[in-house]
Amino acid sequence: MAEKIPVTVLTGYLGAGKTTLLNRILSEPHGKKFAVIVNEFGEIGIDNDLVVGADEEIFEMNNGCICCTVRGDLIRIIEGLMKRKGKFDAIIVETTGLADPAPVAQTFFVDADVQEAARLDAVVTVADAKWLSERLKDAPEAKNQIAFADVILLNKSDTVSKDELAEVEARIRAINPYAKLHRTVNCAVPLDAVLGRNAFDLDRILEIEPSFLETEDEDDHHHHGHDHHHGHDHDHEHHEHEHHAHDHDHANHESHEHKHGLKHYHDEEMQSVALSLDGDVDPEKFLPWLNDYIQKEGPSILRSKGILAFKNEPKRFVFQGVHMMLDGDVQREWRPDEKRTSRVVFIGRHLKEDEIRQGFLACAA
Ligand SMILES: Nc1nc2c(ncn2[C@@H]2O[C@H](COP(=O)(O)OP(=O)(O)OP(=O)(O)O)[C@@H](O)[C@H]2O)c(=O)[nH]1
Repeated sequence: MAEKIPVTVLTGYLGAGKTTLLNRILSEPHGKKFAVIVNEFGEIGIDNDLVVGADEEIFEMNNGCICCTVRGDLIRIIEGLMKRKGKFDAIIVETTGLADPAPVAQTFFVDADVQEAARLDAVVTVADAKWLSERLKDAPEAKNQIAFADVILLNKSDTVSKDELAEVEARIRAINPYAKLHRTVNCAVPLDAVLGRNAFDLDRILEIEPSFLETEDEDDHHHHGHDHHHGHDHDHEHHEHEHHAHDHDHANHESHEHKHGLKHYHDEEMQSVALSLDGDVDPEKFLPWLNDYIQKEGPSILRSKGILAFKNEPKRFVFQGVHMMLDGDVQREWRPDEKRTSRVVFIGRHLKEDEIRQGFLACAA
C-alpha cells in the first residue's frame, strides 16, 4: 500500500474556494511534484488559467459532468500518469462544484490497474462558511460533499460572525462528525492538513474516542429518540455512538469547552454510525458481512471506514468504501501497547443502525 500514489479528491460547492486551495498547495515550497486533474463543467480552461505553478502538469476533463464520464476519462488519465510513475508524488483531482464526489472516489476502487498504482488518500471538502447552511437546505450535492469528506475546510470564515461560524460548524458535525475540520481564511492550512492523510485518519478518532463517549452519554441524551431508534447496549465489550457534534482536533486541549459551546444539530437525513468491538474479529464472518451489507445498502451508505483486529493477524486491517465500492488491506502491525479494538464508521442517509450493529457485533471472533 505504501508505494501507491496518494490521490486527494478536492471537492466543495461552487465558489467555496477549491481553486484557492489548489493554488495554495501548488505554491508552497514543498519540493513535491503533483499531477492535477481538473474537471470542468461546460467550460474550457478557466480553472486551468487560474492555477499557478510551473512544475505541475494539469489535465483537464472537459467531457461534461464528472458524474457521467468520470470513470473512463479519469482512468485513462491516471493510467497515462502511471506509465510515468516516479514522476509524481501525488495526484490531486479537483471536481466541479456541482459534482457528487462518489464517482471520482470510486474510480480508485473499481479499476484494477488504477487500484494497483494509486490509492485514495482523502476527500477534502471546502465549505463556504457564509453559504453552506443555505446550500445544505437546497442542494443535495452540498450535503453529499460534506458527508464524503475526510477533511473539511470551513473556509471564508472571515465573512461571518463567530456565532454564525459555530452554527455552521455544528450543522457540518450533524452530517459528518468524523472529518477533520479546519476553520480557514483563503484556505490557509498547512499542507499536511490536506495531503498525506493516509486514507481517512481513523487513528485520530481512535485516540480521542473514549472521551467522546463519556461526553455523549452525559449531556447528549436529547440526541436519542428522534426519527429513529437507538438501541443502546451498555455492555463494556461493545460501545457505540453516533452523531458526534464535536471538534475532533486532539491537539486542541480546549475542545471540552469548545464542545459544550457547540450546539448539537441532528441532520434529518444524513447520519453516522460508529461501532467498536474490543477483541478480535473473524475475517471469515466480517468480510462477507461487509460486502453483502454494502451491496444491499450501498446507495444509502455514502462512506464507510474501519480498522479491524482480525484473528491471528498481527497487522491492522483497514478498509474504506464509497457507496458499494470497497478497498481494504492490512496495514502496519498493532503496537504492543495498543489495544486490539476493531472499529467501523458508516456515514449515510437513513442508516439502519440496529441492523449494522447486530451485523458487526456478530463478527466477533
Ligand atoms: N473573503 C474570502 N474570500 C475568499 C476566501 N477564499 C476564497 N475566496 C474568494 O472566493 C472566490 C471563489 O474562490 P475559488 O477558489 O475560485 O472557489 P472555487 O470553489 O474554486 O469556485 P468554482 O471553481 O467556481 O467552484 C475567489 O474570489 C476567492 O478569492 C476566504 O476565505 N475569504
